[in-house]
Amino acid sequence: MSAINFTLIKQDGQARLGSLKTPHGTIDTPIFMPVGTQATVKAMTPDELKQLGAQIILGNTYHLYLRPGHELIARMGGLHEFMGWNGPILTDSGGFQVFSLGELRKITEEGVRFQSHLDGSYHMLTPEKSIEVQEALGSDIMMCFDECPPSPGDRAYVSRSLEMTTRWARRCKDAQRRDDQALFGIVQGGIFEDLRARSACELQEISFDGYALGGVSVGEEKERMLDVMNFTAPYLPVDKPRYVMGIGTPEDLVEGINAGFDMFDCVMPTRNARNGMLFTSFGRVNIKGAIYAEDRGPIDPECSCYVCRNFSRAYLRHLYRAGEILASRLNTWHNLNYYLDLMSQARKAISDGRFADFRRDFYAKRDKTC
Ligand SMILES: CNc1nc2cc3c(=O)[nH]c(N)nc3c(CCN)c2[nH]1
Ligand SMILES: [Zn+2]
Repeated sequence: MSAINFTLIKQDGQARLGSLKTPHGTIDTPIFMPVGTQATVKAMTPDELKQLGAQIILGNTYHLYLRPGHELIARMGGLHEFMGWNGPILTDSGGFQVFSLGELRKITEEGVRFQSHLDGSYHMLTPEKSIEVQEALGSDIMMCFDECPPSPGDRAYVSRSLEMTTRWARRCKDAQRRDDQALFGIVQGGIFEDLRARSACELQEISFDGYALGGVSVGEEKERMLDVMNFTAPYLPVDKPRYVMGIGTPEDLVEGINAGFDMFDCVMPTRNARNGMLFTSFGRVNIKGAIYAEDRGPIDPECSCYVCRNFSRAYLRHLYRAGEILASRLNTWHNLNYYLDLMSQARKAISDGRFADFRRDFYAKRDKTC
């Protein structure tokens, strides 16, 4: 009996419209998951996330294990109660973050020994430890502890790495103690279709509640990433959720849906917002630009969000240049609204059987200054 239940409602080409029932609520797919690494989606309150239509957010095992500690969060009632978010939460397993943040890592069959990027203290993350932390956090969906091989990894290394990721996935499933959390396997295999197929097949032999595509958006060429998404999806079960990790730009999301994926997460809308890079229906707006100094218009004339209805580009440029906290908040609000609204439009298009038109119109509008 799984803690989640995925229903495939409709398919339009490879694009899928689905519904994912979790212990903390039901998610419409395709879905974008705002990243809340340290128990907060930066600059947004949980209530604002709900107003924006966020249905599920992402937390990070690596960060929360290091600070404030998973036992403290468990004593505070778990991650949902600790951060005041009562919707679904997916937690990443820490493997990727150890490599992108930890220092002096040493990887062995047992797990990964690393130094904390916070204070240099030594730690060991193993499949069992990752599951222990994610169970203490109480997320609705846990991710298996995996190795995301360096890109572009050589074939021999990537092959050995995926075999260890499969052995770690088996250990993660054996380490599960709670029955109210789902566990997703993570497909690795680099840019090699046969290795991706092997990884997908090995994980399905163990059987998971959903399957993620890992090892992409790690510096490879865009074309390579699109290829990997398109040739891996057919090896994944039709009746389980499919999640591409760390994706991506609005274009990547449209291509990921077109390839048959259901779930996406990326720091881009939130991180870029704090750097003044705003997403719009016609492309990107760098709000720092002098051309916006006296621009009375909204970020995006096609956007109906609170920010576009109430503030000018001139004002947002001023806030950013003045280093005001409100700059991060308003820019994040707009960017998240853009990503979440894009997903909502995509779901409607699939439901109406016109995803191909949606995808064509999406590109037709891009790169038009406004
Ligand atoms: C930004 N690009 C990116 N690629 C990823 C690959 C993995 C990956 O291969 N494994 C895991 N566990 N996480 C990944 C993440 C973090 C997702 N929040 C990635 N992010
Ligand atoms: Zn807006």
